[in-house]
Amino acid sequence: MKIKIVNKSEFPLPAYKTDGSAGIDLQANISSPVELKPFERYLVPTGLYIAIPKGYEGQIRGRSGLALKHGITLANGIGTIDSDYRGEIKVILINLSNESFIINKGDRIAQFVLNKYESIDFEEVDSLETTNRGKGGFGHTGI
Ligand SMILES: O=c1ccn([C@H]2C[C@H](O)[C@@H](COP(=O)(O)OP(=O)(O)OP(=O)(O)O)O2)c(=O)[nH]1
Ligand SMILES: [Mg+2]
Repeated sequence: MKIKIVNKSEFPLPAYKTDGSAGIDLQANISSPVELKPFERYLVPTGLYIAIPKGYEGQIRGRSGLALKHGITLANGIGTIDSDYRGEIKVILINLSNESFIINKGDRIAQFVLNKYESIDFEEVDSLETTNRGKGGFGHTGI
């Protein structure tokens, strides 16, 4: 997969940390530290531009250690990187804690997972086939 890296003398080719890792860690490609105050958001550049093949998407996901220890997560839940996107991949971090968090240059702030997806071909109808569940949802089977 083609990738362009900004400032590549300081930022190596992203790589899986272990054989079975689903995600590749994304580093903060920033020149100086950024303070993320409680409940603030910050759009963190990764310096990465990736040409994802058609039929695939990139997912930006948080890192569990940062979420557990510092309340650092993604404001958009999971970021979606479209296969036709040619801009820089960025991470929308949010600090859900009561303490400031410092993002340093090179910190691994999120992870990137590649997924296949299906495109929907809608067929518009007036009613849908019935099922046992029907309209039941939102805990109707019990908690
Ligand atoms: O966490 C993210 C989410 C998105 N993007 C980039 C890649 C993606 O292909 C593009 C658009 O993302 P999305 O569709 O989630 O945003 P939108 O608000 O719907 O913008 P658009 O109207 O450009 O699709 O922004 C990122 O770099 N990081
Ligand atoms: Mg969109």
